[in-house]
Amino acid sequence: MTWVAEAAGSAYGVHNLPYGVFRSAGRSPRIGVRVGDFVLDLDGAEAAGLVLAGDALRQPTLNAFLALGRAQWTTVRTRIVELLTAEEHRAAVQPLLVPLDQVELVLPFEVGDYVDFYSSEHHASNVGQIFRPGGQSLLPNWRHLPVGYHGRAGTVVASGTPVVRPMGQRNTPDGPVYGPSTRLDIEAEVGFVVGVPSPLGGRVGVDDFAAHVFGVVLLNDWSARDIQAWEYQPLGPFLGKSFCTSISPWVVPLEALADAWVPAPAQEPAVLDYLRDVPHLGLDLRLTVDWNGTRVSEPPFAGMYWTPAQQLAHLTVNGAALRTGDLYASGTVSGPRRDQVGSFLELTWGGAEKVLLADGSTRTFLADGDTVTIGATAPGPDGTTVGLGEVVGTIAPARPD
Ligand SMILES: O=C(O)/C=C/C(=O)CC(=O)CC(=O)O
Ligand SMILES: [Ca+2]
Ligand SMILES: [Mg+2]
Repeated sequence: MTWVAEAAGSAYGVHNLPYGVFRSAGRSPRIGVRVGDFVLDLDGAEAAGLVLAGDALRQPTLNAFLALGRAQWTTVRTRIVELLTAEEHRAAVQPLLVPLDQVELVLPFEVGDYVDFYSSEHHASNVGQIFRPGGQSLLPNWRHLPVGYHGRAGTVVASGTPVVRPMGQRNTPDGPVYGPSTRLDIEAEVGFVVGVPSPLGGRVGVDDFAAHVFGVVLLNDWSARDIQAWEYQPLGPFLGKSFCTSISPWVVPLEALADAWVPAPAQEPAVLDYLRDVPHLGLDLRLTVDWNGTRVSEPPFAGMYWTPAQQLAHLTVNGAALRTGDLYASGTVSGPRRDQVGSFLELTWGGAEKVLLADGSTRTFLADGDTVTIGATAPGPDGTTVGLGEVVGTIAPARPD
């Protein structure tokens, strides 16, 4: 039991301990770990010799710590639990706790390469029907490999960063026009953060997932559907998605999700050998999507067809190297029901059905000034809950020429 007031019984108790980077009192960014409604200053803790990680915790990003690997991640976590639970450490550690409402949370790691998958069967078939009516809702490759694309790492931003409505080209009955996107959307996703790199020419097998992946964030893959629909064939998403991707500030370590693994959906037809993960497990993460404070959806991550281990194995099967800070996203998380979808494209069925918000206004796609909050929880040990925090973004008006 932790001695930190209010942390016991919270979704951010010592069973969670997500890592982030924060600024407070005018100081430069420092690494911290969340406990209850406090941030434990790990820069200060390592400076004081309370936790030792070869100065990896004394950096402005998590990257050096991410590169240390599973054995050291576990050593540091065990030590932090000890510091927060043993009464003897209280006097030394208490001054390093900063109230959460006094900090600004920044991007927790420098993003290496960013990949986005397309692993929800419900999302893929909904989008197929909306974008390609009359065609096959799932393309023939979909059950054989986790479809994905490389996104733009440099535009991955911290939660809370304003999302400027993109300008771009869309098609109309009178031909293409240039202007602000009129169909701005979200995609509720889960991002996996790579810690340990792999060499060019190497492959990371399905069994090596936990040796390379440190933890998870929530991710909003903002998408301009009008730009996307016009530009995407035959090479896939480009400017309709590269303008901004937001991630949650707290990287939840895999250790905190040990009780959240559940059998993933059976795969038929059987996958090729390099994709066969035994056991075949997904994560029971329960997402929420709030549009200007109205809960519009609760996407269930447990139903994702492709698992994170399969995605990583596929991502590297051609010999592509991994770097510390690489981020790969699950793809939009949509369940079978309309109140479980991870995009407004699906929620409004291509803009055909309006959504009623609590203030009495209606929407199809995002209006300027709208705020979207994606949150999630997972089952923790002994009936506890693990909080994954939130990824938030508010739409700022386009900046026309
Ligand atoms: O099917 C398409 O043409 C497009 C699909 C997407 O927009 C989805 C994408 O970004 C991947 C995902 O989030 O699932
Ligand atoms: Ca996406
Ligand atoms: Mg994006």
